[in-house]
Amino acid sequence: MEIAQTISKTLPHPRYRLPFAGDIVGLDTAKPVQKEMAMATELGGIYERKIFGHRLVVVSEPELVAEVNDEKYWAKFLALPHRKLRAIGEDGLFTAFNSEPNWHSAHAVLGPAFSKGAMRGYHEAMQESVNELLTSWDSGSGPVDAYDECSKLTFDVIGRCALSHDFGSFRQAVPFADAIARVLHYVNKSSNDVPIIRSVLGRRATRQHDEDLQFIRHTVDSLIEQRMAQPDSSKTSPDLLEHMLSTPDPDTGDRLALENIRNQIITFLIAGNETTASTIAFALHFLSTRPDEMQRIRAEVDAVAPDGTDIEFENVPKLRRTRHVVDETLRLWPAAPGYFRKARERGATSLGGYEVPEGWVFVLLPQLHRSPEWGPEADKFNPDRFATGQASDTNRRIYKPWGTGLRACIGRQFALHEAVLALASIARRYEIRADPGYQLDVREAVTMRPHGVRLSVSRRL
Ligand code: HEM
Repeated sequence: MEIAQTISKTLPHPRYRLPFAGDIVGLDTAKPVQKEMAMATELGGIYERKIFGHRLVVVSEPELVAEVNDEKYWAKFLALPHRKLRAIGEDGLFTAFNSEPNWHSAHAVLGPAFSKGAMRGYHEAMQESVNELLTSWDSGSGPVDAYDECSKLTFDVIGRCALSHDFGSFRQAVPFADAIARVLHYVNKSSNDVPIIRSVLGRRATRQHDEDLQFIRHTVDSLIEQRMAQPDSSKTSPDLLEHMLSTPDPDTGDRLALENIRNQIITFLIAGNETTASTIAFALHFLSTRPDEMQRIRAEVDAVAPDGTDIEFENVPKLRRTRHVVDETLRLWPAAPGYFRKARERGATSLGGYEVPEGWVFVLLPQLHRSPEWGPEADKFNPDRFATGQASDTNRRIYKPWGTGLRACIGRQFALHEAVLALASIARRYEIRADPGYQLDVREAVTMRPHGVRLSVSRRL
């Protein structure tokens, strides 16, 4: 690590800092990430924000992000939002501590189940869920809400691929999905760094949260018990549950504990559902305003799967333009808007010539993804960036929607396969029109998502 020659003690911070409350003036609790983006534009690629003594150092300058991504000196940090999520995901991969032995075992066991090749085993289940979305849109009348529909799709996909369970989100209300959405909402509200906002949730919401958590755990435990009582040997490709039950840790030879398997399944539902749903919904928003892009996607899917036939597993990687649309969507609106890194050495550290007193920072992805290295029109949707060399090796360091290092997203190939398959299938089947005059409204919870994207869909095939 390069030690800065001169260390300035004072990190840039917002104007109008108050003696006790800190940088509370102009705080936006509804859209905090978008507020950070505005602050980063004003204050630069590293700055601090302090509220009631809670300090957050925000980094988005490419050189500094590259420095904190260096696994030799920095590692993932479980900050307040993660620790709140840990109440749900416990020692599941996403919320496990770096030093936790269960992380190492689960990472080793699950790595192969999330490899690119392993997607062959989930393709049919993904296709089945996409077909249910198409059938539901065929029989519907009036516009569809992009995020709600994508969320049903991604929930069903995880149900099928992780548990071989059909939640049937397009046919019925799913109390289990509602419980997951509620616990995430609760965690999001309670991990706010303004103590007053944290404490307004009240006892009723806390009681509901506890009941929801119990219900979620009980449901997943029952599905695991059923599987153990009746192993599914008829399937040629195992689902994620089967994989975890039958695969020993290659280093120790031990199987994952049942409680840990439950936590992994809940983690997939937390980490893999909203993120993928938001990404597909953002992409649909962009496509609905860009008939030229829609046409290019149709042309490529028609070439690999003529006459409206199902898209085969082997053909998904050939859908290059669709993939570039997904990549560019994740550049502009990375569903997980950032990640936390902490210096491996305890205590204060230095970064960019500043002292970082607590030794940890937040990487603000949508700002990194708009850094000047992306060119003068970094705010514009342009999938060509990924078709030309612009997103090649040099730019890998300014494109991090999947996080970084050892703790980067294990579900990346899964999400990409699902998103490309869904978008290509939808683009081929429908003319899609956005509401005239709609302006993108990005809402923030645990993830970033497009709000109010109402699409008129009419069949073209
Ligand atoms: C577009 C969709 C997705 C995006 C943008 C995304 C993004 C991310 C990011 C940024 C991280 C790193 C977080 C950190 O460092 O704190 C992460 C980790 C993780 N993601 Fe994803 N993710 C997506 C889909 C999925 C899916 C589909 C799954 C599983 C089915 C999944 C499972 C996980 C898990 C288990 C981790 C923790 C990995 C570890 O620490 O070992 N994600 N994801």
